[in-house]
Amino acid sequence: MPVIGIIGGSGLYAVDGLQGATWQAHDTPWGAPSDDLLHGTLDGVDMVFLPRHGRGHIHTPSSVPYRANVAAMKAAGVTHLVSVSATGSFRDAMAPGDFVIVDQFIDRTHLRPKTFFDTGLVAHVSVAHPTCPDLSAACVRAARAAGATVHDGGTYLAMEGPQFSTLAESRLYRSWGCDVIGMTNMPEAKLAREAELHYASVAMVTDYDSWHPDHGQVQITDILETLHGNIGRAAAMVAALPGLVADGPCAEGCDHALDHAVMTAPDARDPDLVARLRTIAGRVL
Ligand SMILES: CSC[C@H]1O[C@H](OP(=O)(O)O)[C@H](O)[C@@H]1O
Ligand SMILES: Nc1ncnc2[nH]cnc12
Repeated sequence: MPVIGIIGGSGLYAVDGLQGATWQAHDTPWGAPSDDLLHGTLDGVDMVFLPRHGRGHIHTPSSVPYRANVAAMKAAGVTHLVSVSATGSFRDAMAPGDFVIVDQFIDRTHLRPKTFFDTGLVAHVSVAHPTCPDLSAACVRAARAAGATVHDGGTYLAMEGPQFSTLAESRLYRSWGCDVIGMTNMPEAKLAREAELHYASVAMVTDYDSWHPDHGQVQITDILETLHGNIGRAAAMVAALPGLVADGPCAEGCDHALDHAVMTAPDARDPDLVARLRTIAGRVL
């Protein structure tokens, strides 16, 4: 059976309807996650929810403990991790209120640890295709079932923030072919791949960033208004996932991402680091 993890972004701080729901504290070798994890079941499938910024929105995009969040999900038995995020749009056709199931990223973040590995245990995983195609397809179906307008595929520009982009940056990212912009899906997606989790990203469009001649610059009040309008559809999408997520291997091989990835010779490995990485990489160590 799959275990579905949901990382809820801005505006999504809990999921309703989980049976036996309990908030439980977790700790990891990378510290505590953003908040306790909400454990429960939906339609007989185990689910674990984590508010990315913490309840009450405590963490900035740069201070979110991405490694602890992914490690806590992995330790909780999560196999399939779905990110839900607020994003700006670079496309007329991707309008506020729409959902984009992201399949590519450009990572412009620079203040965040990006790997579980370190001196004494080096590994290089591929992120050429950073999201799980099977889990993404399930998200497309779930979001459509929830009544959302869904775009299947899109490139997410991950910026450091917390300020929004300048007009010149917004135009540049648009010229690069990016579709949406946010501050949090990196390094989360890279870490999920290292942890051999199936990862999908559901981007809820909240604004047109600052490039659009017919729309003013992005304002948090407009974002919150769109988010509030979207929360019901996000919740309905989450509720539809248990019937659509299949267990087992996927077309991308997410659950075997560490095959052939570790470079460090067995006798040169740092034993403390090997012990810290047991939950993440124990399968290949
Ligand atoms: C509320 S607008 C800016 C904020 O919202 C997004 O967060 P998340 O990806 O967790 O939904 C964006 O990345 C910024 O962190
Ligand atoms: N325009 C934008 N830029 C970065 N993150 C966002 N989150 C929501 N809208 C955003």
